[in-house]
Amino acid sequence: MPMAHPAAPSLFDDVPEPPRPATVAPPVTPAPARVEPAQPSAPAAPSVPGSYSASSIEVLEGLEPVRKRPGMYIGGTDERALHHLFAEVLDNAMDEAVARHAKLITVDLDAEGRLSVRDDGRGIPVDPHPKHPGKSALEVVMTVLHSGGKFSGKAYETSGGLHGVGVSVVNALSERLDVTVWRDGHEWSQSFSRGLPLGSIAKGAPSKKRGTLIAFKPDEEIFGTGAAFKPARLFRMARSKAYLFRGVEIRWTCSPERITDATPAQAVFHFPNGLADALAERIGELETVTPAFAGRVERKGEAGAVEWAVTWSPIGFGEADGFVSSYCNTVSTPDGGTHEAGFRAALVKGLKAYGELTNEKRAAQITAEDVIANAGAMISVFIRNPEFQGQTKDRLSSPEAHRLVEQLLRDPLDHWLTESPKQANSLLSFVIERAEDRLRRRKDKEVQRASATRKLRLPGKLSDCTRQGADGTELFIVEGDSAGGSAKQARDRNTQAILPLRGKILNVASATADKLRANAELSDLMLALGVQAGQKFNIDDLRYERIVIMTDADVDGAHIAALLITFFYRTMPEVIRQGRLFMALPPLYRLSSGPLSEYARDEAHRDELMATTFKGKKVELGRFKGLGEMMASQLKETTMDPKKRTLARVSLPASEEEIEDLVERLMGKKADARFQFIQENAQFAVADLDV
Ligand SMILES: Nc1ncnc2c1ncn2[C@@H]1O[C@H](COP(=O)(O)OP(=O)(O)OP(=O)(O)O)[C@@H](O)[C@H]1O
Ligand SMILES: [Mg+2]
Ligand SMILES: [Mg+2]
Repeated sequence: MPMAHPAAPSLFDDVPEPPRPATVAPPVTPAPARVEPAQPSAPAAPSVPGSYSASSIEVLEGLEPVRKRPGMYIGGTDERALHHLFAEVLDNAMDEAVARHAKLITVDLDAEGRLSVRDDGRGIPVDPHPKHPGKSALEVVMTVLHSGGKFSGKAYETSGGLHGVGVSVVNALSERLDVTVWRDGHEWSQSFSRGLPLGSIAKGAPSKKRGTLIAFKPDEEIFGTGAAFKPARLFRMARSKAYLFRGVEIRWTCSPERITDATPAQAVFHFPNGLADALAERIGELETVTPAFAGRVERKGEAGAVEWAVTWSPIGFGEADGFVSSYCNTVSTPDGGTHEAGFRAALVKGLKAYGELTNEKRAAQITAEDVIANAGAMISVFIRNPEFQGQTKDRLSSPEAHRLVEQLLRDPLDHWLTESPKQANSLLSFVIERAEDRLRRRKDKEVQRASATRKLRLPGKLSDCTRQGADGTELFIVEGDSAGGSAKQARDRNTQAILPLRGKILNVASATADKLRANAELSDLMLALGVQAGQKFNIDDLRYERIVIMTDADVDGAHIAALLITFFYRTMPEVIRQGRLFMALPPLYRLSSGPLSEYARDEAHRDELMATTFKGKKVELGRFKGLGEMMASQLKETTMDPKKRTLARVSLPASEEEIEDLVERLMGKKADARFQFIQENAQFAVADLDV
């Protein structure tokens, strides 16, 4: 923790200390060892600088530990920690309100960044404290850790305060803090700086008022130069407090000079419908599955109450699918805890019971997660002696809260569900859908895991798509590495995978099975496809929905395409039969005239365009020598983008003889004959467009 004056800790000592040697610790030592004169009875420990002995063990007095280690009390020295100071002071005022002693709390941030919180409660006691002679209770509360009126439950029934630490910590970390108390017929005041009283308590003019005013400015030595309260954050904190107790009105004012955003300079918070109002405000216009389920129940005969408001949104709540805001004794618990757990348990049990009642068997599979995932929920409990984790109270750990919430919610929930079957049923089916989603996702995950192990064996040169599962995916088998590079840039990563094949692949028609297996290009192709050849071939293993052969529109390209088609026909004809093998149809020509430009698949198409679109114009004609020559954007636009391209589906002729003829032609020794087939086939297939 950065402290600007490491040499000033003794400022906070409660008890006067014997004077210390001034020269012991050089100011640069981070934790100066305090060396007291050796006691006659103690063994004389030599205190060589840097040695570790009894003299190294310090005992921090009074509020000194707070300044030395603020993290322990307010969770750090950042902006969140800074605003926690406000929470502490506001919590105390709120405790007075919840105990029905205060009705009005005012919060003000002035131009100098000084924050004031005032309530009209009983006022911090000002009479001399029996155990601290010469000090008022007020001074004790402000300067002694673990002093307070909330330990026994006599002065407060259910309070957010419980450690007796909060306001003394605020005092320790404030450059200046002024307390004014109105009680016992007078005004009283005392001021402090960095936790030390600047004088003793002063009795002021007679007054009939009641209450406490705490005005303070956080210490820049602790929070850093320029650290200041953010009006927007204070505003939100004050407003959310008011939602938590209907019996309080909180008035907010802020010096306009401090405001840099849309935060109002003045506002009054009073919410007679409590959390129901808060939830309504939070969800705004959002469409919900049911009207909010909200209410408040008090425990009979004992202190303890639960208030809640919850609804469900099919599209989530803004940035999150769901949210749960929870509070205990008006203290916000962002990390949840036992009250939240009880709330979930109540909801899931209630819904399951309702499912049983209405004979909806699928309700048995719902979990708390399904119920809460798309819920917007607020839950506030009031209990005696709450247990929190740490002074910032981010998480509630009282086991009692779990039971209390679960018990008190049971009847109202049953009522709410049975009273309006229509909304109960829509909620139940909504939650069942979540459960089924979850189960499906789990299954998908298992499949994914299985394919992930297979993925380890994918060929290195495959640029796979990111989508899991075959649905909607395509493998482009591309001729050559340079075309592969353009294709990689032109693809939709999500659904399109690219596998470049180097050079000529083996002529499969004449190769033996062993030779096939040994061919690196083909075995890479098999790995990428995820299938095995021959008997073990299973179409369900195919990792892509479509396989697209993309070669140059020239003789070599045609040859490679022919070899690939033969390969598929020989090793996995099912792929062709099911219509999952395609040929890309990259253009051969680009025609342009001024801003006008078009691509032509072949000569005929080119001539057609010359006679129509470009008729009478001076045309610039370009011929693509290969895919690698096209810019990625051109390749995308003309050949790969599913919205714009044309693919030719490879299909088998109907009869045996024709198939034989096809293979014969594909394997034919004359390249020209093969090329002709491809062109014919391509043209034929255009009728079988797959756009
Ligand atoms: N606004 C107030 N009105 C009346 N009494 C107050 C007020 N603020 C503080 N006190 C008294 O001062 C005591 C100490 O307050 P402090 O915030 O240090 O501890 P706490 O509220 O008891 O516990 P926690 O450390 O959890 O906040 C309280 O217990 C209460 O008796
Ligand atoms: Mg407190
Ligand atoms: Mg205290």
